[in-house]
Amino acid sequence: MASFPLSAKEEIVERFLDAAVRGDLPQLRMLLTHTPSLINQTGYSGWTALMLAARNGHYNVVEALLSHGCDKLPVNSSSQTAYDIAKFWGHSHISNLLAQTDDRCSGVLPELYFCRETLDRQSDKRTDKAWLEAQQSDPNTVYLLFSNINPMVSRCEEDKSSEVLNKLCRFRYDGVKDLFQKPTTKLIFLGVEKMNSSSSCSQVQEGSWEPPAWFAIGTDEDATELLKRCRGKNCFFTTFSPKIDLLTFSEEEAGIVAHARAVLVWHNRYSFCPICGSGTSVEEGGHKRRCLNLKCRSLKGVYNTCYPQIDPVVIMLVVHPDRNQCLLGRKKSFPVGMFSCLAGFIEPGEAIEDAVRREVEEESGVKVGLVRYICSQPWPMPSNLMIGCLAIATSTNIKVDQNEIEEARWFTRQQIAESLHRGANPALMLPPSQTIAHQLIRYWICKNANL
Ligand SMILES: NC(=O)C1=CN([C@@H]2O[C@H](COP(=O)(O)OP(=O)(O)OC[C@H]3O[C@@H](n4cnc5c(N)ncnc54)[C@H](OP(=O)(O)O)[C@@H]3O)[C@@H](O)[C@H]2O)C=CC1
Ligand SMILES: [Mg+2]
Ligand SMILES: [Mg+2]
Ligand SMILES: [Mg+2]
Ligand SMILES: [Zn+2]
Repeated sequence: MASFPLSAKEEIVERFLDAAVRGDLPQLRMLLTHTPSLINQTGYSGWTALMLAARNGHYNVVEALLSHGCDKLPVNSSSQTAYDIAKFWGHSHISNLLAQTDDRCSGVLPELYFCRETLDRQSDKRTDKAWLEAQQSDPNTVYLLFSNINPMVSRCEEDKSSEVLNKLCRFRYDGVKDLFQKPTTKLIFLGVEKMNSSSSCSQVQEGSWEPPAWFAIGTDEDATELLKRCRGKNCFFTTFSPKIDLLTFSEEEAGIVAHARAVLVWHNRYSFCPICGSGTSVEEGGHKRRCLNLKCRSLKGVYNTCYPQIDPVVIMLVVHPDRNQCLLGRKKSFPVGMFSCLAGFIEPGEAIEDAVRREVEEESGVKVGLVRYICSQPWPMPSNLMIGCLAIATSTNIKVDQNEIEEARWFTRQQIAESLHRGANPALMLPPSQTIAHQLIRYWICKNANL
């Protein structure tokens, strides 16, 4: 067979992978310093440097690659991760390292979508009426507009390849002040900007920099009228397809949307006092509703009806007793071929672990023993807190509750790894990376269920 000369790029990738095979740490470090993008490059049969170092028992190379943020998830053409390879070849010190490194730093568990706290909430300022009023008319204050609970956005035109499609429309006081006259308008204080590199340096040094405050405005004004405020810009309101629209913001804006939308949903649903039915006044920067009936019980003691409601939901990846398969289910409403983690609302008086066991048994008939909390995600559709767990099954027979899900199945690690790594696959489509369901599945593949 004729051999063709390697391109400059192929040559450097080959040198890098060869250094991983030989355990030549100085050479590997030198190449990485000059070309950091080498870190996850693949060579023959999809092998990465991490896999090659794991195969050959080079602990220090594996350690160095992980400290440079190397991705542990990729699988080679035999659907093996670096962890599988280390385990197969008996390098238990390396497989332990691959399973044990800190989840967040090693990229196994990234910051979840909707979780970034872009603004400093400054909750103590919610009761400072004078301060809030001063912020409202401040020319630097930022306002976001919601038609009921749907944010006004503009399409990102700059970068067509980016997943970020929507950008929140930002207004100044003059552009929205007329809306404050309407009694149905809700004004939510979201917080103030955190100091970052774009904050004016000279003002920060002088100590005169006042971080701009951000507010969300929820209004029932006609949407077409509201859009006229953007004067010809390509703006629109996200529709009632929140699962699509709300997953296309930047990480920074997604966290703001999660906060604002959940509070506005609560205002929309709790206009009157749930205890006595009287009218309520909105207080504390939109984070409290106080009953106007002075005799109402909600004014004494602890009353959660006065504060925004959050619904805790358990979401779990159930792992087969053989540790090599996991249980996924599909609702009728899912796109063809899509399977996800089982999930369910926590019931009153129920612990997280018991809710996991109950929901899994109700929906799939599978019994669960050990439950381990992994991570959580606010899910503003409308105002859930998703509590993500891994759970070990103690039985394997599936009997689906057709009212809740259409089908549940055990999938092998290989099937899952292929779907995660190679993308959409008609046989098994996993939920998008913004969801906690996706991240729990990814976590299991990387950690190999070392609970
Ligand atoms: N971020 C993610 O990765 C994922 C998020 N989710 C979210 O998790 C949530 C719960 O999952 P799901 O499987 O539907 O939950 P469940 O399995 O608990 O089933 C939901 C049904 O239970 C009833 N129900 C019981 N208690 C409540 C309650 N407190 N609030 C609302 N309904 C209740 C409702 O029945 P009825 O309608 O008959 O009244 C509802 O349709 C959903 O909002 C879903 O969007 C789910 C999977 C992935
Ligand atoms: Mg259920
Ligand atoms: Mg469910
Ligand atoms: Mg339920
Ligand atoms: Zn009341």
